[in-house]
Amino acid sequence: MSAASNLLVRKLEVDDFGKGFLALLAQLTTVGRVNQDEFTGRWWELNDNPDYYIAVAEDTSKSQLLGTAALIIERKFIHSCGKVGHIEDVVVDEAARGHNLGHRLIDELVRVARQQGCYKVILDCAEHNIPFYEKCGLSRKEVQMVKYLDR
Ligand SMILES: CC(=O)SCCNC(=O)CCNC(=O)[C@H](O)C(C)(C)COP(=O)(O)OP(=O)(O)OC[C@H]1O[C@@H](n2cnc3c(N)ncnc32)[C@H](O)[C@@H]1OP(=O)(O)O
Repeated sequence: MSAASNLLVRKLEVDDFGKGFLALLAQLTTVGRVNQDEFTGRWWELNDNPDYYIAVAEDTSKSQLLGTAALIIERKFIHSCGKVGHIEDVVVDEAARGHNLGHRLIDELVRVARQQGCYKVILDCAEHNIPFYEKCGLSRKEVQMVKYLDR
């Protein structure tokens, strides 16, 4: 697949349920069962929250999403009540990888984080994705730790 000529990078819209948003996320991790009403409810929660911005890349000639990445803004007391942008859930459709879409999505999140007054953006990733994020201008720092919580 070549790079889509009609590519639009924009904010997630409520009708993106029908444009393959969840199928895209399923290429990243387990999505589980999410019906249209559940998607719509969550979309309204996030859309009303200025600390969430989900970017998508759409091939407008096919009304099909080819990539997504999320920015969550953390409001802190330190750094003079500063804000930190957390980048999460970055994925490009397998058939569309290698055409700079991932880079464009990260650039869009960095633009929004800067506009919202964040003093840095951070993320956790696998070792094999380090070169990609370095190409996007990020650099390696510290380690990730996790504790899974049984429900
Ligand atoms: C915070 C998180 O969500 S981490 C999870 C990241 N997501 C995944 O692992 C899901 C599966 N992988 C993917 O969806 C994609 O491979 C992504 C998102 C990692 C990269 O998206 P792509 O659109 O293929 O990357 P893109 O084409 O924008 O690459 C930008 C640059 O990084 C380089 N690059 C991309 N992936 C890699 C890699 N694995 N190793 C080395 N270089 C890489 C590209 O060659 C390109 O370099 P160039 O500017 O010199 O040409």
